[in-house]
Amino acid sequence: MSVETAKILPLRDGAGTKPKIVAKNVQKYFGNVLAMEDISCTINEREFVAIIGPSGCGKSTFLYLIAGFEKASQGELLINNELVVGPGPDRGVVFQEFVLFPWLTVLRNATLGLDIKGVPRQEAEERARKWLRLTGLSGFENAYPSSLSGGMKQRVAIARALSYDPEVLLLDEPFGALDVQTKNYMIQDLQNLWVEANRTIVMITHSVSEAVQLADRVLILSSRPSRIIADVAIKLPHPRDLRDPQVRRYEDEVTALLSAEVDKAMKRERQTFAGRS
Ligand SMILES: Nc1ncnc2c1ncn2[C@@H]1O[C@H](COP(=O)(O)OP(=O)(O)OP(=O)(O)O)[C@@H](O)[C@H]1O
Repeated sequence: MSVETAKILPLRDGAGTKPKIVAKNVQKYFGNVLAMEDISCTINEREFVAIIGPSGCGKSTFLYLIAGFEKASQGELLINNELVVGPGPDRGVVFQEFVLFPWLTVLRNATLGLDIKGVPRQEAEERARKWLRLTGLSGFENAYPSSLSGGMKQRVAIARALSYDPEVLLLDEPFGALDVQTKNYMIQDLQNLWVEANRTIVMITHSVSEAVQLADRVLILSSRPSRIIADVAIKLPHPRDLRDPQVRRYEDEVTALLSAEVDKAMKRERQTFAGRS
């Protein structure tokens, strides 16, 4: 996003109190492997929630359950008080790998969901152009993905998800494939973009600093089979700077909670490995 765009954005008015996503005792098995033991939580409308946890604990599985790509083995997942039975236009998903079609221009990639939905060409382009502008891609509408940097490709993927006008934006490690510098720019951008988008956002991340910079709440998952072991509210205004001592205090708090869990997961893994050899 350009500096100019960032400046004119209004301040975010905070999360609402109406539940948007509700998980009730969600359990997930893959075959006979229990990936998720018992997840219950409520994510309110316009909240930005980050989900963090040891590797392989079930973060993506939880996101895919919300997206409707996976079905819960037990329990219920509700959006707007309705049971999730599959993917829907009310949810937009952005993956770690920039899923763009190389033979389509930036604009065509951004309008793809709208084209499938049957939105008239002109309206689809207007909607996509708005989000391309807000993600700093004005002037690149006719470029092809091969000519874009990783950060720009991810912006196209975010613009495409937002053009669809979803109520919920699901981000699966959106900065995972980016270099540190680009990632830092994207985090700043996302803080501003979120003000404009005013959507409920759920983001999976491995990075504590990303989580505390962006989220209203950080849900920390246990090692597999996952449970929520902590729900940390980050009560600081946006945009947040990692050098701010208050942000650092939250970073330390989440890191301490997560480290204990990662230690447990590592010990368990070593014991399993020792038992096999
Ligand atoms: N489709 C599947 N079939 C079988 N097992 C699966 C499937 N998807 C996930 N799993 C298993 O469920 C567990 C949770 O996986 P998931 O990818 O959700 O974890 P994660 O926390 O997102 O991992 P990472 O931090 O490495 O990205 C893992 O043990 C994984 O191997």
